[in-house]
Amino acid sequence: MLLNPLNRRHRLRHDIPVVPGAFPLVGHLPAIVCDLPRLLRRAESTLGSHFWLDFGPAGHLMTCVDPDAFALLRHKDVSSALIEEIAPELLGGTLVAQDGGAHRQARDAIKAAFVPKGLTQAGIGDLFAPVIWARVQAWRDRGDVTILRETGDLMLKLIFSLMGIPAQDLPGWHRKYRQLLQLIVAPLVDLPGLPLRRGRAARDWIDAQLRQFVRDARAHAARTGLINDMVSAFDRSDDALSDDVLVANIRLLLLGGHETTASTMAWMVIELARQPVLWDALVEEAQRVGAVPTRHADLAQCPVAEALFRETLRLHPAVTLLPRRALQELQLGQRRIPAGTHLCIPLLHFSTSALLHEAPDQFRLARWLQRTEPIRPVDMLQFGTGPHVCIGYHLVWLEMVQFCIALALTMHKAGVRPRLLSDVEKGRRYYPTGHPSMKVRIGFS
Ligand code: HEM
Repeated sequence: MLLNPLNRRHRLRHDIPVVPGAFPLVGHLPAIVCDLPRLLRRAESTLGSHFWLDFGPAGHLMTCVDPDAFALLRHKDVSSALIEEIAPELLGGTLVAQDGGAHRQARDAIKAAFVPKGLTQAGIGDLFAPVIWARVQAWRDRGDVTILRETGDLMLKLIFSLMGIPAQDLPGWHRKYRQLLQLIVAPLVDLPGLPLRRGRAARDWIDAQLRQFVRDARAHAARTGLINDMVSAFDRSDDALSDDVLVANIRLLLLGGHETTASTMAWMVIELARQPVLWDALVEEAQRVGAVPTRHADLAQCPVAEALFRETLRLHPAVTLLPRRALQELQLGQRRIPAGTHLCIPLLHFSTSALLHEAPDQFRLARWLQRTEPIRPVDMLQFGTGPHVCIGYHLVWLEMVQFCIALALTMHKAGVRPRLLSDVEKGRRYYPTGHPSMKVRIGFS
């Protein structure tokens, strides 16, 4: 594991152990980025359920692997403002980093478009289906693809069409977003060619484009698309929100709707390629339904595709950690946590915890197909919970099922199936988002 062998000293902060092995400046980030599951397991087995991790420029976060920590996301004395301090350039002024009334005001301007009714009324399923068909047919014709690059471009195209933005230079946007994400882990050294400088330039480029989209939306108010709805909702609200806030939240939606979903979709294809029984079950379902569903009400006809989406995300959560700050002293498991403590809630750990799942490391569609009770917050913890629970959950569900069915119908008709052409363990990442290596290739033969 990428830990500093010279740092073995046992240290305590507020009576809670600090994980040894931090490097100067970057702390435990190399191990967090490349080997988070092992780092968390090792820390739990040697130090117990509460320990400090050093996030380099973002400082120390008290990490708790006791499943009780998940409830902190609903706790009234826990704040999201720490997110803005960790990534001011990327997430400053966005709703994900706000609490209380300010958060509600911004969320209310957006959320209606993302619930099943809003998605159906706006015809999002009909908008997405042809884009997804075209992409999987291109994969069939090409015979093999670099999967994360492809799903990244596809997701960007979908989110752009949802927002009502003309889709130009998608690979360029994809590149800018990857550079932007680096702002979360970039050391605070602002020199040409280094991640901080590149990330800031990417953010300025993205914001300039978004400002233009907002101006266009105001000039052509009759157009449809989420940006138009957001601009009208923001302009209508009593406490008018500034364009900076609007642009920051559009940037958040594009980012939230792109990186995470691209990673989940890529993992889904990887799992289908390495487990032929999954592919066979999906093909059988796709042939039975015969067409890509376009409305939420139709998703119930695709339980295998839904189970694939849920189980892929359980084993490969795209958002692995959530930062928070304790506003008051809190009880967490067996410990009192002082007010002001910076907290890390390790979604990834709970997602594969034996306390919450039977045989947690096994990919089992049956855990979803055979369940009789409704989905609980803990079953979709990869989307968070509480006031900040992911706005995009229903959208992701729709697009993942559409994608699975389109892929299975297209490839089966051509007499081919996905095959893994690379080592997937090499180069996978866990932070700032979890994703497979950019180099993983999938063949269709
Ligand atoms: C597999 C895909 C996705 C995953 C795993 C995911 C995960 C999450 C998580 C864990 C949070 C909670 C953050 C927190 O509590 O601090 C969140 C929030 C959010 N997500 Fe997603 N997300 C996904 C897709 C999307 C999509 C498609 C969109 C929109 C197009 C989106 C938009 C948002 C927004 C706006 C928030 C902030 C909500 C708030 O603060 O009230 N996400 N997401």
